[in-house]
Amino acid sequence: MAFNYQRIVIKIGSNVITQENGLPDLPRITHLVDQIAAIKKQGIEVILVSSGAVASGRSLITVAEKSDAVAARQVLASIGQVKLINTYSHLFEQFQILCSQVLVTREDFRDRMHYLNMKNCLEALLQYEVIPVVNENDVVSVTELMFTDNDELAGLIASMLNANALIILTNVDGIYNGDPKAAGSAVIDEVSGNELDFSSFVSSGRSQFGRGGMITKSTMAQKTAQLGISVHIANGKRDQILTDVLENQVTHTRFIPNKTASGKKKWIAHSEKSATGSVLINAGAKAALISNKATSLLPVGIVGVITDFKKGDIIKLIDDTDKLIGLGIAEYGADKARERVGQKNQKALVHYDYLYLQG
Ligand SMILES: Nc1ncnc2c1ncn2[C@@H]1O[C@H](COP(=O)(O)OP(=O)(O)O)[C@@H](O)[C@H]1O
Ligand SMILES: N[C@@H](CCC(=O)OP(=O)(O)O)C(=O)O
Repeated sequence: MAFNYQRIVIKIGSNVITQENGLPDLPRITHLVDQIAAIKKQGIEVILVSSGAVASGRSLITVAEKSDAVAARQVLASIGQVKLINTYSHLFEQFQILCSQVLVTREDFRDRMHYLNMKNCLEALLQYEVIPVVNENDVVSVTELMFTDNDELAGLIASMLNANALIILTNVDGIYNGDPKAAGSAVIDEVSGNELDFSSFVSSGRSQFGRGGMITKSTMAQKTAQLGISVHIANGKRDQILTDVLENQVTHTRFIPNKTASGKKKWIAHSEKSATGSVLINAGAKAALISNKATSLLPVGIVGVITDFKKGDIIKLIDDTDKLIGLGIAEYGADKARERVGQKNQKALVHYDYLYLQG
């Protein structure tokens, strides 16, 4: 393998597994499952984020989508998800692989208990060699509760599980530097950093059954790569696409992961909503942190733990006026932090490299 990944999240867009007439494309799903099984057999952990519930529902029932679009989507997804997961379950079974269904909402990433429950469950499923098949819970995710699309969901799952890579399969070869159908347009092979403004060449148009479009994919990919996760956007309609992407043998767009601490800091800056715990810091710690010196948050500057967290979680640093001073990744959990509150010569709770201070 050209890329030496241990854990990958694969996102399959609705269009990849849906024929033009709206019916599920069973041969395509079968071919993708064959590849995922082969990847898994090599010892790589795979989490699948699959769209397609609504499209599958359309193949089973006709609903009046115009009169109540929300109810129609709920009905289609509720019916279609059963068919989708049954198809995956049956296909993975041929390889003696178990898959599981994980349906989530945006709220699950905001609520600390939900977030931790979901993370723990996914980690446990991976330990049991199961392939989690994740989709948005379209029955309860309505209007403002919805993810922008499943690309956003896949990015959040990849970050939560600290995956090495996220592979997004769509119905074009990658991100083009213009209209994908225009003669002069070409696929952008690599994107590094987060300076590129996609809105100048990516149109807001979506494919027939897609939701977010390429702009949300690009922005999410950039953010995810800043966390140190490689993001590949490739054409899921092409045969052998997953194996070819992993061998780096096919034209597609790759977002180069940012491995530097500053990249991590930028990502932390966007993560206030994912912050699970919080600690109260004293005036001395606040002064030290906002000084120009590179300072980590030490237990001596912590007054108390406000809300619990685990090692690796993003936590909020709050001052005595309830102001958010910064965000950072906890080096250890809330229990240890409590034991060390106010103590000198203890390991930093948040290392400077993983600390983002509010401007
Ligand atoms: N510059 C661009 N490069 C690639 N695709 C683009 C670009 N601008 C717009 N698109 C559109 O984005 C679509 C893919 O996004 P989307 O419809 O959300 O797919 P999916 O269902 O896979 O999530 C493509 O089919 C294409 O029509
Ligand atoms: N949860 C929806 C998918 C919505 C969605 O984001 O679709 P897509 O843009 O194809 O990834 C479904 O399963 O139909």
